[in-house]
Amino acid sequence: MHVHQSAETKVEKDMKKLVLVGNPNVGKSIFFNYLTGLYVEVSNYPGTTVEILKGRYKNFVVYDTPGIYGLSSFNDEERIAKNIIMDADVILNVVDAVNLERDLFLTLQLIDSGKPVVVALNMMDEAEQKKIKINVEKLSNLLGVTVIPTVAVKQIGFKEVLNAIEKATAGNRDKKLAEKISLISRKYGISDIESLLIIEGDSETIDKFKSKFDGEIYAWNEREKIYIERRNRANQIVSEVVTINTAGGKVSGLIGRIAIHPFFGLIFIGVVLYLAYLVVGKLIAQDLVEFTEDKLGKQIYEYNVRKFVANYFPVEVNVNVLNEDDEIVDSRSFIFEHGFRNSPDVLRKMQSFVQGKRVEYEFNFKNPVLVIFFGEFGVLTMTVRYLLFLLLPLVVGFYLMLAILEDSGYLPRLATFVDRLMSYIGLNGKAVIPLILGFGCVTMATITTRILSTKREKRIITAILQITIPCSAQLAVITTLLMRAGFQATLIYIFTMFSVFVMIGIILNRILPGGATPLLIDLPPMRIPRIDNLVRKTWMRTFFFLKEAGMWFFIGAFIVGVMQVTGLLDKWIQTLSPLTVGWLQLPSEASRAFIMGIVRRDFGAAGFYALDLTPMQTVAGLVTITLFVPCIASLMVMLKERGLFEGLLIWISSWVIAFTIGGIVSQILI
Ligand SMILES: Nc1nc2c(ncn2[C@@H]2O[C@H](COP(=O)(O)OP(=O)(O)OP(=O)(O)O)[C@@H](O)[C@H]2O)c(=O)[nH]1
Ligand SMILES: [Mg+2]
Repeated sequence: MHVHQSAETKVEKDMKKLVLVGNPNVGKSIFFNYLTGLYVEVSNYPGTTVEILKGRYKNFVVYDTPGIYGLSSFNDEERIAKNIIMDADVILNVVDAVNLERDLFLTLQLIDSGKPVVVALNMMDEAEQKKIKINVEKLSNLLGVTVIPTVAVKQIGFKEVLNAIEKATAGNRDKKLAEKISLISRKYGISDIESLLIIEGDSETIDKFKSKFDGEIYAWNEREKIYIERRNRANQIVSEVVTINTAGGKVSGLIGRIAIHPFFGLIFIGVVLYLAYLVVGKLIAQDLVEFTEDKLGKQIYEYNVRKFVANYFPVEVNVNVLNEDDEIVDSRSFIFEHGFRNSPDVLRKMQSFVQGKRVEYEFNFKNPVLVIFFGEFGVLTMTVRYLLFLLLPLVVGFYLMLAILEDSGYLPRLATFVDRLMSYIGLNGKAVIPLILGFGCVTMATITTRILSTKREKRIITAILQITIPCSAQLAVITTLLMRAGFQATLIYIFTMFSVFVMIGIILNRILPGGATPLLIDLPPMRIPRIDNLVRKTWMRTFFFLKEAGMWFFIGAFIVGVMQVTGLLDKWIQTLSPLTVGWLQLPSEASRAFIMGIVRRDFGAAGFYALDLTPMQTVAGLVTITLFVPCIASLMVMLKERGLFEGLLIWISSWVIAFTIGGIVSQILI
């Protein structure tokens, strides 16, 4: 998802177009990464790639496409993929050897289009494990194109694929169909693939040429007949080239079946959640973060940065003496009119005061610019601490866990398992995939809503995602704060968030016309995730997180800093105080968290980190900030995906819902 399509350059216009085409989840993106040296995401669920991605290989422009089952315009992925396939000079059709019968339909259709095709018969390792034998030579003869057995994850067969691409040829087309195609192509001067699509009744292509051909164009539609014949031919070919000695794939098969079993499936979810809690909630959020945030971030990083600045500039230092339980038992302040360097007397006094005591320093700089950069909320102090020492370890933990889920093949099974439940909120099980991805990054998940087939489903899930699902960075802070607030607080928080989630779903399901669509999803085999892919994916996502979040954090902190030194912050805090103090019953400083939260919710949640809240205040505050506006990046993506009106409507709803629900929770609890 991190390579984006850009406008075609002049040079590229003259280059040949190599398009990767195949059913979902067959390994196309691995081929793309290998050919172009770029990185696009690879996961074990159908619908990982949702847009066209572009790169280069030798004298080819290479395109990765979303997985499709056929060339038509039934849904977004197909429309997107079809448009680029129309322009292809060479097609590299990636086929799953284990599901040859399913995948050959598309292969035959591509061959019928008359384009040069190379077939990569991928997943040969799994076919072998399942004792599936394929006569590759015979398959190649029947199709009339080069077929190369490959194992993409091990780059087996890739050299041969590269060679074949250079020499790709058109294959054996269905004779009768080819005649009709050439008739239409010649008569109207359109391409073979356009003629094919017209004959197959593709609505988009028909709309495009309708005015030119009058009503005649509809008479050509033979979709049903062609599809049936092609299906039969695929089956015929498979019966000739494939022999199976059944059995095999025992353990992964068993786990796969447990995951969708009505009873054991539930236990399975429980186990997955508990493991996730142990790793992220306990190990990382409590133990690791305590060390990185407090020790590395506060005591080492921030202290040294401020001390360095204090060498040269006027500063007042408050020294708090702490007892074993970190409570303040004594405190004294030292004023350095000209910085540490030029006030050796005061420095000596301070040093002798702290001797042998457990202490904590507060630096109050006089210069407003220094306050903005090195003060309590400083751009170079607090922001860096939150980003690197609080969020980074947590985010890496979440991303890694998510990557394991994605690559194991569990997500499509979870989709099957929750299908019935999801229908109550007007969705089918597939919607669980963007939802789970939302716990990583709501922005990314909003793009993934494209794997849902109807606009209605996309609307519902986008609203739920943007309003109720906390992203990894935010979840990170929430987990840490809830661990502090205790078990009861955690339960109340989860219950409240879940209720809002269900309520939004039920309401939207009621008011939007239409209903849930049936679940159509292929269950890929369960696989042990590959370490190299896990590391690569986590690293790429972390890198983009730091880049994205970093920028907004610095901007946010700068704005808050300026507001602070100009006195605007205090005014704002006062103005908001009926809302925060009266209605939400939080300390007035909580307003600052909301201001930071407009920029990024996780930043806002982190703002609570510094406040001294009771467990129930924590719940009320966290509920409010979770439901509060999504981060600016995800707002942008939502506006792009859902349009200005719908996007803004969701955004504004999140304000209203956040303060209403947060207030209700607070009135009940506190
Ligand atoms: N065992 C095995 N796994 C493979 C092979 N090729 C791909 N995979 C796995 O198949 C899954 C799908 O790979 P992707 O490259 O994301 O597939 P894709 O065709 O781009 O999928 P979509 O973008 O969803 O259409 C990943 O979990 C890969 O690790 C192979 O040859 N052998
Ligand atoms: Mg892909």
